[in-house]
Amino acid sequence: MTIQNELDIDIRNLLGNPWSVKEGDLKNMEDRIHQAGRSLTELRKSGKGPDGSLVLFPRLPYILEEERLMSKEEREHLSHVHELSKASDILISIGIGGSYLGNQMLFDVFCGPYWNMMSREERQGFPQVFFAGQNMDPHGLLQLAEEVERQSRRLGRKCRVLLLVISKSGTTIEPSSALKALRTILAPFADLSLLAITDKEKGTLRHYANEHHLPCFTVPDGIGGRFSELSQVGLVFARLIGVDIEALLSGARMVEEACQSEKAEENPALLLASLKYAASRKYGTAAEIIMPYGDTLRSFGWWYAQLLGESLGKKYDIRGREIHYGRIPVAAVGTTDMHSLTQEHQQGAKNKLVQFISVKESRSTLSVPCEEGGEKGMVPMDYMLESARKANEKALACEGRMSCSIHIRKITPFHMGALMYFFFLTIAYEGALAGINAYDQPGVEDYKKILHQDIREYIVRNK
Ligand SMILES: O=P(O)(O)OC[C@H]1O[C@](O)(CO)[C@@H](O)[C@@H]1O
Repeated sequence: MTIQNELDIDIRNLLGNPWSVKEGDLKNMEDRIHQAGRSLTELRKSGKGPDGSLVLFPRLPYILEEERLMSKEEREHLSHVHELSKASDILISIGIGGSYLGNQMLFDVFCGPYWNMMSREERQGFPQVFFAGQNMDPHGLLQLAEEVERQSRRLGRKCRVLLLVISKSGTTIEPSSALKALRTILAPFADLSLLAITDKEKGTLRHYANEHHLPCFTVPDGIGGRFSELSQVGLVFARLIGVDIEALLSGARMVEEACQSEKAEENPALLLASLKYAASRKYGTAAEIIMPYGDTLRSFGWWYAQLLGESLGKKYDIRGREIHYGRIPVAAVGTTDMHSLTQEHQQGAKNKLVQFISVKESRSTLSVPCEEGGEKGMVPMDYMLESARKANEKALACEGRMSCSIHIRKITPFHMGALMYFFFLTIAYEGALAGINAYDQPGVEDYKKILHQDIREYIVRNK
């Protein structure tokens, strides 16, 4: 199947083989599939999820026209927010989970690993970019502070650092600790300015922002962290690093418009979700390996792992019955992990499917001399990258292992918006098929309670 030849979905190794989901399985699921399709149609109309709470991710492709997702003032602010980053030497994006993973992905895809080593002119006036708050580990913060200090010495003045703090709840302990720590340890050699993205009224970050009159964007109601990359969370960051947000959103729009039918054969997202659901329910698929090919897309796997893990990993269905649904998300990257994980995918427990992602158009002309079976010649490395992916796919099929492939035509903001949004939809449809609430994450509250209690006890003990 294809969505306008920009995003192709190849399901040949997921459907219609003796070792994969069968046409008959889809036939038997027809009512369920239709119902899942209908529930998304309803959700699109009502903006309400299975438990009645707001779920507005299908409006994200239209966010720049949707007052309830982004106010006029915010739109105006967004249109010139890049001036803040251009006036800074360093941008530090502070957040975790959905307030981090998508931005790391955009940075890796569009800036790349050598961004911070480039000159300011080469970065077209945009600042160096670092991430913090995605771990509690203090060593990373101290190393970051050392780097900021080095930059100040090089510049012969205090570094201008923009701290972008993102937290939907405004209470998450990792980013709030990172913010407090960085404000203290950077102060001797940095001029700090702050920009926050958080809930419109709840949470300590919002109160802090109000108290200190900080510029602030809102994470709209009805947009969960893992669905937030096409909201203010990702769009503000994208503008701060010079990524075209209109293109991101128009890719998402293309997918939203192509995936509305309640019939799987007319809706690639519903079809893929149905196949993955059948693979999980009927064929014991307990894990999904997300495996983009090429380093550029490496962190896409981490972003997708949260989307899949938090959305589908649920103890109860929406009627309160214990079902323990979900698949273990495994972020991998080709060809790197063909030399570490593929052995297990190929011959280990038959409990997984591999979700490949590749890019159709060559991105470079770099070729290397090869000699195979006595034949010598120049071979483009892009060709070899795709050839390795196909070899992996074929070898898995020969061993009766399921996989599916998504090919985007190019790596552009348009295609990344399309790809992210396509996965939003497959996850939403699969949640509906499984009869679970794909939009909450009650499980993470358990460890948070234990953690906060322990920290409280530490404070009491050390008073
Ligand atoms: O944006 P926040 O509220 O800081 O949350 C960060 C992440 O933490 C979680 O709540 C899980 O702990 C994720 O769902 C979320 O993406």
